[in-house]
Amino acid sequence: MSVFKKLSFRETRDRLLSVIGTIGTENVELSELCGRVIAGNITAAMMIPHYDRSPFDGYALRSEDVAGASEDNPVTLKIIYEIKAGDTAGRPVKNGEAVKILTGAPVPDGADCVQKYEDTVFDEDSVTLSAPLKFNQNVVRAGEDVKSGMLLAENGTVADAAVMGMLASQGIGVVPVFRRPRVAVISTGSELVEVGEQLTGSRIYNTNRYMLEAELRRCGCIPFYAGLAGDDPGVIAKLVSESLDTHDAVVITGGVSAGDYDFVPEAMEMTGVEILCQGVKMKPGMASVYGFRNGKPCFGLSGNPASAMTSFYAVCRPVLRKYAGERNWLPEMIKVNMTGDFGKSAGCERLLRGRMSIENGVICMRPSSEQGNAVISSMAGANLMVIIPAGHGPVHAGEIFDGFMI
Ligand SMILES: Nc1nc2c(c(=O)[nH]1)N[C@H]1C(S)=C(S)[C@@H](COP(=O)(O)OP(=O)(O)OC[C@H]3O[C@@H](n4cnc5c(N)ncnc54)[C@H](O)[C@@H]3O)O[C@H]1N2
Ligand code: MOO
Repeated sequence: MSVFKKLSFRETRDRLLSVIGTIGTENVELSELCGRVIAGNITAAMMIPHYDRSPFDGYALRSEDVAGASEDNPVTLKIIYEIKAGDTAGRPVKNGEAVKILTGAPVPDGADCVQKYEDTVFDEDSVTLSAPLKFNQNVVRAGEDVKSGMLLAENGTVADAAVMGMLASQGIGVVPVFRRPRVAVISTGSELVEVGEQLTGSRIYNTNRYMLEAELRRCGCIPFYAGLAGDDPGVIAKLVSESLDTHDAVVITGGVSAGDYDFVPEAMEMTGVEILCQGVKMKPGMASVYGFRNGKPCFGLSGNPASAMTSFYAVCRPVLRKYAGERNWLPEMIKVNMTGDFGKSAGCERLLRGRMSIENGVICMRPSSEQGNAVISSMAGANLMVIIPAGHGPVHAGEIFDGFMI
């Protein structure tokens, strides 16, 4: 009999979040940065662009020279040289002069505007304009994109293409990131058979291992399968202990409930894991146990695959995200309109899984009736969890609940 008062999944999650620290850091090459969590704030050392730049192929000139230009009064300027992207400007442009300029080239001193070549009449030596230009017209000013000192990537940001582009434009080739948590996955239960082995009697294949490994990868962790531990508390404890020694976190499935062979909480305690929560007021995922050893989280999830995955999304994933250095570890909550019924009521919160659809601009979900704690088929394609409050009766189409993407 557990001495722990069952908490809601939010309370459980928040209790673990209040304890979890942040993993160490390492440096990666910029080309390896996508999806990694940036460690520390990275600011711009230089402006982008770092010089006034022409956005067109055309002519750079002084706007005062063409202030009175018109069809009846065209102004002709002498071309003094040509400048293309990557070149250094020659001498400053004086009155009556222009520089032939190509897209991306620096606007030479003296010139303060650019005219596209198709809006001019030109030959090798001169260019004629029949309309005025404003000061700074068609000039991309230095710092228009990025100012010096600007925050390019905040601590805890998951790097995407834009972050990588901004760092590349600053010439930053090596980037500090948080290490990816190395997470050991342990399956318990003497009924389990590994995929590839012969199934006999009522034994079943180990499915949780693969589902957890997939979701661990999706949230930035590196999964390591530590093996099957049967139902012997000593064997489970040994594997948990070795895994905690050599990894950053451990996820165990099975053996957390009230049965004669449910030894995981006991095994966790035997290894020195301090248990913080046992049992959660949610369905599925009620059977679960959470603790820490030396700052490393140890998650004991149900053997039932859908229960284990629900606990993973609701409790473990935010904790692992914070551990992995992410700035936003909680899922964003959204309002979800139910487009179908779900017949069961629940004494505690129930998390229904399903696929999001957008109907007339509204986020919707049609719950599958197969929401059992061992039903994996209704998880296929599911990208949303909807939270039905404790005490709510059967769900009817048209009701709106909080939900989060998984
Ligand atoms: N007397 C009670 N019995 C049960 C309770 C309860 O409160 N009192 N809770 C039920 C609920 S709810 C759940 S969920 C399960 C949780 O059980 P355990 O976490 O102890 O898990 P097991 O008994 O080991 O396994 C449950 C189920 O899942 C299958 N399993 C286990 N591991 C895997 C795996 N790696 N891949 C696929 N399937 C797996 C296992 O064979 C069992 O069928 O307890 C209820 N009972
Ligand atoms: O409580 Mo079990 O852990 O609901 O499916």
